[in-house]
Amino acid sequence: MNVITETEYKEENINENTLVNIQEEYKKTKIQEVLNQLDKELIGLTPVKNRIKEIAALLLIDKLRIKLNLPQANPGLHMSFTGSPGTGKTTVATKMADILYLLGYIRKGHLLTVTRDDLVGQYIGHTAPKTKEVLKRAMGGVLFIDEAYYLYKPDNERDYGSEAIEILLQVMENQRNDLVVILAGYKDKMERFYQSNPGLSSRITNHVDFPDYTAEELLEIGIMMLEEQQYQLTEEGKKVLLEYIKRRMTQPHFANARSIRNAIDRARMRQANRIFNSSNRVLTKKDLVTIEAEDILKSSLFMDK
Ligand SMILES: Nc1ncnc2c1ncn2[C@@H]1O[C@H](COP(=O)(O)OP(=O)(O)OP(=O)(O)O)[C@@H](O)[C@H]1O
Repeated sequence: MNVITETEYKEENINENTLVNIQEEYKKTKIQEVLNQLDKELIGLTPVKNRIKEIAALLLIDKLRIKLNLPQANPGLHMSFTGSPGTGKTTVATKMADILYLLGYIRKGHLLTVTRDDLVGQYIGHTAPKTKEVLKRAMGGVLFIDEAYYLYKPDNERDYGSEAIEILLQVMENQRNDLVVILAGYKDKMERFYQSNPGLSSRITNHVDFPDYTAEELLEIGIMMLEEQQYQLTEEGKKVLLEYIKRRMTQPHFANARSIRNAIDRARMRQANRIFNSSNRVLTKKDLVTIEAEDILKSSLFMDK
């Protein structure tokens, strides 16, 4: 039995007893580091993290199969990320781009995020050049199309979005070795979009659904965001932030973790203001890093009570 090493994948050396050291191959790719980062940087999202691990495992095995000259299904790598705004789709897409790059599926590994306005022109003749320019920039990486369903406007016969979809389809089919497309947006809207565009749907191999966060997960996310910026929330502050989150979740334009990031930014501003206005004394480091309950309670969400 011969164990195939890094360099010796010559056809004559391969027989059915050939061993591939999967651990070694895995280590070489450094994928584990990306998966660890994903685990560390993102609170919750267990089903998403598991899906990404599964996809990574499948892609690794496919690469090994190629090395052993085994037929490979080559299902294509285009993906669909569904979920509400602020549930981590863009963040996970960046990690997916890293994984695809480390495995050698894409040359450059960058992520280009676009929406309808980047692809579709307002006048006749403007859409094709716009879409092609974006595709050119995305080549060798991942093209992330946020709220992809806005590309398709069934009520408007003369909408240029369908022109962009046609070009996209061709590239997704013909240049799939050089570009991975991730279509993202709300789950129900994406499903309707796929029903109206079966050509696109059939080219998507992996669907990943991002659940909304619970209030407790959002609190954890908020605390982590503060810690990343060397701030600390008092125990009373944590209670108030949880209450803030519960109220914010019922408000219009709630965007999961993004709304929390915005709330944290405003709390930091109020903290700075509080310190500034009260200061004719010497400040300690603790003063500078502590966010108090009142920095959150001054939000307009608490004003009516
Ligand atoms: N699970 C999480 N843990 C920590 N931070 C998170 C988590 N999910 C999202 N975030 C943070 O929330 C912000 C929004 O996330 P992201 O942009 O990835 O969401 P999205 O689903 O792509 O939203 P949209 O589609 O509206 O752009 C980012 O700052 C990200 O770091």
